[in-house]
Amino acid sequence: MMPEPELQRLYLIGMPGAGKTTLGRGLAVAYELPFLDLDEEIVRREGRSVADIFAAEGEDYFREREAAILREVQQQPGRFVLATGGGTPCFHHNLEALLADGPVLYLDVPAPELAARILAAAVQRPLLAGLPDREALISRLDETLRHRTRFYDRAPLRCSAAACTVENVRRLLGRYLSLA
Ligand SMILES: Nc1ncnc2c1ncn2[C@@H]1O[C@H](COP(=O)(O)OP(=O)(O)OP(=O)(O)O)[C@@H](O)[C@H]1O
Ligand SMILES: O=C(O)C1=C[C@@H](O)[C@@H](O)[C@H](O)C1
Ligand SMILES: [Mg+2]
Repeated sequence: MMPEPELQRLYLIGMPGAGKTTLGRGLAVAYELPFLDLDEEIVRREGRSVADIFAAEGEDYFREREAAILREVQQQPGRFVLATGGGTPCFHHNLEALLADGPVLYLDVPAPELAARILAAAVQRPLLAGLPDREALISRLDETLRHRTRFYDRAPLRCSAAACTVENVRRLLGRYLSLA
């Protein structure tokens, strides 16, 4: 049997709370690759939090910086696992830039499960701020998912909620890379 081609770059996409950072870190350990998180890259270069960028400059500015920093990261040499921001694939042709550079994995998690995780984690999220209760959060997530599905669905690899484990994704990627 031919050896499986080595994974060079892996991109994780999905809604806020889908588990991109958690799974991305696990996969990076398993493949012995550096782990990068696009939101963290933006925060580092801007010297302020995502919430502060949204509050001070608005979403359009954030999306421009996100697209530019994604391309800067991609121009660096080397292998990595990158967790994108929740909206990354939906703006400025970022999805095409991701698809052209490595396998893209979509973490498909339904809105009620996203809401449960988001409420448990209590992280500040500008696009989900100010929602009165769990039901309002679920409907906002559902609505966002409906808009984003046409982007997320173009990922060649997908895992669903509880099945998004390092072991499952390694199997999926193994098959994908050996067919590439
Ligand atoms: N497979 C899983 N099952 C249950 N909970 C999970 C799973 N993966 C991650 N979580 C939890 O859900 C929350 C969100 O996970 P994580 O931060 O990895 O998501 P994310 O997609 O990176 O979200 P963000 O939009 O904040 O970047 C965390 O509290 C994490 O512990
Ligand atoms: O879903 C989104 O649009 C976002 C998700 C986060 O990862 C951040 O990139 C930002 O809060 C926007
Ligand atoms: Mg994350």
